[in-house]
Amino acid sequence: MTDARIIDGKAVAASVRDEISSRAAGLLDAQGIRPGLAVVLVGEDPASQVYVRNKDRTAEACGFNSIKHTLDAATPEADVLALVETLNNDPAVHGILVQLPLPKHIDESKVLRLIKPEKDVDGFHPVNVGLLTTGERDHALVPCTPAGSLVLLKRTLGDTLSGQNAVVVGRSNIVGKPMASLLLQESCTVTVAHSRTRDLPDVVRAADIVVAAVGRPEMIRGDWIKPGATVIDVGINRVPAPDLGEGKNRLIGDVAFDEAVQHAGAITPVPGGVGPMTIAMLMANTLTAARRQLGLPEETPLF
Ligand SMILES: NC(=O)C1=CN([C@@H]2O[C@H](COP(=O)(O)OP(=O)(O)OC[C@H]3O[C@@H](n4cnc5c(N)ncnc54)[C@H](OP(=O)(O)O)[C@@H]3O)[C@@H](O)[C@H]2O)C=CC1
Ligand SMILES: Nc1nc(=O)c2c([nH]1)NC[C@@H]1CN(c3ccc(C(=O)N[C@@H](CCC(=O)O)C(=O)O)cc3)C=[N+]21
Repeated sequence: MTDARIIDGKAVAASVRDEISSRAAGLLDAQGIRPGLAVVLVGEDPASQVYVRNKDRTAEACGFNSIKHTLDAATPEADVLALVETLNNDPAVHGILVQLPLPKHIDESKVLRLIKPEKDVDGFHPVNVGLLTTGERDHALVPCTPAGSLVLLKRTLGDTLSGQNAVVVGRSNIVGKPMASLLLQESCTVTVAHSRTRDLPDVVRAADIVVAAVGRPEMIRGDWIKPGATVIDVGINRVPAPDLGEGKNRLIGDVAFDEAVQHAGAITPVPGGVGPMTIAMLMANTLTAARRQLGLPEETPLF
């Protein structure tokens, strides 16, 4: 079989960012307002610092105001809640993202529930989760990683998702569950697999579409992939790469890429697949949030 088509997440993300930049320029012209994104980082997890810097840079590049709040790892929960409340009440802030995971002494769901749903650009608030699962996606803010994954699927497969067997491996609130909701809404036949799933290889073998969000490097093997299937690898795993030099790391996905590429019809790489899309969709959500807060009409959805 010929090798799979490689889905270029970097290129699609660049086109989404261009579209959002031009829409933001339009908003600035018409209303004199820039979308405002506030990112809250508690603690000094190096991977989180990289993502947060990336979000900050991309927001600036799209013509947004970006405000970064970096708090000490030992910050009391009450102080984090107070910051969220301040951002909720700041009319220049249209989107709030609290980087996860939070330190253990902070109740994650308490923080997420406090974010105003209309500023919840991660789409993690129960109001947005509810809108997504009841099929009112167009009134919700949809989690960025699943939204970005769906954009890649639609750009790859066109309007042919209906009726396809989709298997989502992973059931987190951030990726697996919202991904399953989106695919169900697209009329896929959706299976959600997790650590208690029996015969996972056979479950995956039935899939026309595989979304891997497990957090286990290269767990999904090539011979699990149905010939011609589309594979979206959400996993971001930092593993030691002594071949690059002492103490060096590299990023790899949850799918054994070199094997899967020989079976799949199309596959996302890591890096350069879903990751850049996540950040692009965060910009899209922030612009959507800003327009809604200003009472402006919805623009054409990106997916
Ligand atoms: N590209 C991007 O933008 C993003 C990438 N990620 C990456 O995606 C991956 C998943 O993230 P996230 O959803 O937050 O992770 P979580 O750890 O929250 O969830 C992992 C899921 O995988 C399941 N799982 C674990 N081991 C197995 C196994 N052996 N077989 C089958 N299922 C298993 C777990 O099952 P159970 O529920 O039973 O424990 C769980 O549902 C990570 O690599 C993360 O870094 C995450 C967010 C954004
Ligand atoms: N509240 C919250 N929202 C999130 O969306 C969120 C979060 N917390 N916590 C952590 C995860 C992870 N995540 C990524 C974003 C971008 C890349 C990304 O840009 N990846 C690049 C590579 C980046 C690199 O080189 O490190 C790529 O895959 O090509 C990866 C992962 C968002 N997350």
